[in-house]
Amino acid sequence: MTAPFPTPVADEEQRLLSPDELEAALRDIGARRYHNLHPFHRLLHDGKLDKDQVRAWALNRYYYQAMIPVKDAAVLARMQDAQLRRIWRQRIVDHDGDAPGDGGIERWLKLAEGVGFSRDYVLSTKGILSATKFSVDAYVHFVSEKPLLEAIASSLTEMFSPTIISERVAGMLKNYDFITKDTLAYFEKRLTQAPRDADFALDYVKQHATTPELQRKAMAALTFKCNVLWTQLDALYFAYVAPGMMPPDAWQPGEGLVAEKAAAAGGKNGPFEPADVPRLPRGVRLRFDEVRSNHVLLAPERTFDLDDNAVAVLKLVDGKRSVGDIAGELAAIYAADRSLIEADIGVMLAELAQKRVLER
Ligand SMILES: O=C(O)c1cc(C(=O)O)c2c(n1)C(=O)C(=O)c1cc(C(=O)O)[nH]c1-2
Repeated sequence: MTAPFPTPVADEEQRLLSPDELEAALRDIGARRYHNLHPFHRLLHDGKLDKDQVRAWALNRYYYQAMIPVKDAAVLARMQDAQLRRIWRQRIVDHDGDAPGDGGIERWLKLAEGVGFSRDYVLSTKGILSATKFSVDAYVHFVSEKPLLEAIASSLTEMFSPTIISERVAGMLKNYDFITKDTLAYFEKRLTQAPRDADFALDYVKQHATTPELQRKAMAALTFKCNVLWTQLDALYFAYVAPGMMPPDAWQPGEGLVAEKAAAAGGKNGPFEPADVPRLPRGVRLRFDEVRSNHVLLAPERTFDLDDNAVAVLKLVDGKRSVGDIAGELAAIYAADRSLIEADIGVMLAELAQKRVLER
């Protein structure tokens, strides 16, 4: 039978913790729940994501960056002590800068531009996952609605951020050829700003959480904030790693990027060249679908319908034949001009590559 009443809280949990014990309990929450433990971060730092997945991270995280000063303005608005406001307002300056072109948001935009985005696309927030927005907005609402102690305690995830930032910067520089030190300049400043902010917030919480209930609320606020960070990565993982279910309005690889033409000249995103050798990525297969009575490309959790031309080409994609070889075979079968076929299938294969069901 289900117990009719909640289990009484053990005496131990109602005991007032010493400031050091409270700090240890807060650190323990981070050790178990901070987003350095999330599989998406492991993949990001270990170089296991492709460029589009890194782009999805940079784009979505922009929303967090853009809303942090809004969050801090909401915290500031609750402070009745001028000295406290004077300290807290530095956080807004850090993110907004003192002039256009300065500050953390600007540096994050540089990061997003560094991985290929157009600034206007990022600023529009159009392709950002709804789940990212819901999580970040929940953080802003939390600090607007809860007592000041809890609002401040929710920022304490920053106690743990210097470690993850060092790991991220080292890992990304080592593992991705498209990431430079300049691209990651955002994080350099955070290495000094975050400990300064976290030290202040931790002292505040240790001083003001003076009852067992307030201490529990401070811990709950930190747990909530860990979840704000965690759910953002869940959403990224679900949309862009596995099962790869991108919501209808979310950013699709290829969207919002600049210099696609310049990149095409470099051969990375543009039409396949005759010498390129197309191949199906791991996990993607060409299959005949009985129900549709046509061939489809089967990717993990996704199916792509194909027209007859695409099927004819993909039947010849074996990771050995080049685009030129494939065009040559098709030109012979259909008695058509080989160079025209090369151009056509170069574009078609590039479109499939953008959907990540083909590689070169
Ligand atoms: O890169 C990260 O993993 C990371 C984590 C956190 C965090 O723990 O909340 C912040 C930041 N970065 C960050 O750059 C930042 O400006 C920031 C502000 C806050 C906050 O709660 O007020 N957290 C974080």
